[in-house]
Amino acid sequence: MQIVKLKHPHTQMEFPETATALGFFDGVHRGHQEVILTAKKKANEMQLKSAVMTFFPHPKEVLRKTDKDDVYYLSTIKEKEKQISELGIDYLFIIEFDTAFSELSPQEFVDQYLIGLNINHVVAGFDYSYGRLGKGSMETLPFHSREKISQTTVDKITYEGEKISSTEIRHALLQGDIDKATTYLGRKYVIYGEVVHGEKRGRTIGFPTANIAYHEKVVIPTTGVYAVWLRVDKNWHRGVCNIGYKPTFHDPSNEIPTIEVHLFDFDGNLYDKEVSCSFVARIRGEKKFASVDDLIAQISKDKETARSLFEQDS
Ligand SMILES: Cc1cc2nc3c(=O)[nH]c(=O)nc-3n(C[C@H](O)[C@H](O)[C@H](O)COP(=O)(O)O)c2cc1C
Ligand SMILES: Nc1ncnc2c1ncn2[C@@H]1O[C@H](COP(=O)(O)OP(=O)(O)O)[C@@H](O)[C@H]1O
Repeated sequence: MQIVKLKHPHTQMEFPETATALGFFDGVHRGHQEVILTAKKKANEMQLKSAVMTFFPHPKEVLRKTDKDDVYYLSTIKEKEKQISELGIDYLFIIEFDTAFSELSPQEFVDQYLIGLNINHVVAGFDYSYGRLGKGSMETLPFHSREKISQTTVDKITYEGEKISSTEIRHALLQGDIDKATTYLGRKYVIYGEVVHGEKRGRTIGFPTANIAYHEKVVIPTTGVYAVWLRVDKNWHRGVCNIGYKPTFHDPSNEIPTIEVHLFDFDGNLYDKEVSCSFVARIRGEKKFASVDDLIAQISKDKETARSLFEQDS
């Protein structure tokens, strides 16, 4: 997949004709996969190259007015690139979403970014919008493109009557509903990061934990204990993960939560490694224990619970 990063105003470049999926695609969930794979199918039928056009950062992040509008992502741009590439797409256009770009009229967007990049067919979800204040839609596209661009609109993808959306997945993770997040994503939720040094207490209580430094703008599942797979050097290991503030040892604080994973059947050094932590199930909430021995006993139980959860997980 060729990645093309464009900043407004972009200089004209030559591209082959494409069938292009348009969207923000945070998390590349099941609804997004449907849109992207429809573009791939259309490209095959029409003998075009397949492409995805996405935007970064999130429009809400650029147009935000207060800290309350902070945007947390299901995937960083690097992960999104990988997730889209795995769907077998030829080109990924990443448009830098800044104020200048946000002020383009729907007509200017279509002229400069759709016709301008040689897009022959557009695929988007039923509620896709483009141009200043999102005034352009799939209904107005034939008008703005002077019917030069054909289009496929993908209907709402639902699960048990609810629209699959990045917002619902964010809520599910913040409520610890891993099953729902997994179903809506069509894969397990993964957090990427580097193993960093913690307080070095884990090894003294018999449960060394790899502390993961994660991207500050990604969605972190609610605090608690989880069964997880950790990918280290291309191998996946089973483990138990704690997300939280370790109340047994610390007073409540406003710090960001730590994510730490104790691996079954592993003995070695993980510091500085790039790892992926893939969430299987939530086991319980984080608690303040009266003694370290009580915490140790509980972690042993958590390991047993996790083992039985892995038996149901392929
Ligand atoms: C499976 C698991 C469950 C945990 N549950 C709790 C908990 O409920 N309460 C708590 O205070 N700490 C909990 N912890 C965090 C431990 O307190 C922490 O791993 C230990 O203090 C070591 O921290 P360190 O890696 O920074 O040295 C848990 C850790 C693991 C691996
Ligand atoms: N089974 C294991 N699971 C997780 N980390 C392990 C394991 N065995 C060894 N380690 C190593 O031990 C480190 C964690 O030990 P710990 O005492 O908890 O230190 P820290 O507080 O720095 O995380 C990990 O970063 C890793 O390098």
